[in-house]
Amino acid sequence: MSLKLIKVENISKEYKENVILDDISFKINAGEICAVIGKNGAGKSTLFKIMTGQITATKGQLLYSYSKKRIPSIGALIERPAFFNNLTAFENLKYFFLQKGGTNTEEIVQIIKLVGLANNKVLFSEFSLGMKQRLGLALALIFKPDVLILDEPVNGLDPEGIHDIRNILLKINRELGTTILISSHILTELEEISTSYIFLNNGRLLERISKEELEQKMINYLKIVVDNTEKATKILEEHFPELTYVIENQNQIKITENLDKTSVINQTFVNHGISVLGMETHKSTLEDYFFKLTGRGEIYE
Ligand SMILES: Nc1ncnc2c1ncn2[C@@H]1O[C@H](COP(=O)(O)OP(=O)(O)OP(=O)(O)O)[C@@H](O)[C@H]1O
Repeated sequence: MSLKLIKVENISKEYKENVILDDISFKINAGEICAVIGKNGAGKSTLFKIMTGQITATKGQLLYSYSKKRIPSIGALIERPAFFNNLTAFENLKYFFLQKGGTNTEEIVQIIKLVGLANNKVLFSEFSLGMKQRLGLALALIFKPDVLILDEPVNGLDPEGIHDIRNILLKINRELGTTILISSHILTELEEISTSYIFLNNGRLLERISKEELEQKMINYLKIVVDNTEKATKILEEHFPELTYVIENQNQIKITENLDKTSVINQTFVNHGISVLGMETHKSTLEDYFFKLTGRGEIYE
């Protein structure tokens, strides 16, 4: 069973009369890469700032559990860190590492290699945006945290920069077991790496869902092409009475609900001597799903 690492319990945040986060609760397992998705102003950064202790919640509590011996360490990239213009990547990291109590500078070498800035003699003032983001990520990773919280780490990067950050995140998740919470408006990018999703809207949690559950929900319909529609529909009614279907044309059946049964339907048809000539699932995108969840369903239908 997966280890529950983070428990956010009934967190609310208010600024004066404004409710920014409203009774948010969810759990994160160790090793997850969880995407936090929401429109501008949904409350993503506020949630991350509470989780990293930068601000306090008005109500609710946050529990981090690891083992009885220690609580998990957290690294974060929430706002752009201020680096020294006249220092290289290594020199900048070394400064912050020593300042935060680090001693073995060999650890910096490992991290700087990981983000692809090793042996780089360029001063920070000459860095591209991609290099700056990679250095920011290196700073978040410098003490090899158990949990990494990243607020829009690929914002403004070109496709190559996005690709680089994605590979670094997958690598640290795989090799170091780092649990990652990440927000971004590039939903296709989040789809590439996430194992779970949290959808926020106007400070409320709309849904917390695993990648597998989401993939099932993103399948809109299943089309089955058979040699004998009449016989096939009889079998559907007999074996799958809960299914809703329509006959699309002479030999095509469209199923729009209970779409997790693709392989068992196929097998049942074959067992009853029906030739399945084709099966096609139609899948919506994460963006379609997000629009539907936040009330722009016409695009999803
Ligand atoms: N210190 C503050 N005082 C008052 N209101 C604030 C403060 N910080 C954030 N807010 C408000 O809280 C709301 C949520 O902001 P937040 O930055 O958490 O959203 P977000 O989902 O990260 O948005 P974006 O995608 O634009 O980064 C916004 O309406 C913002 O104006």
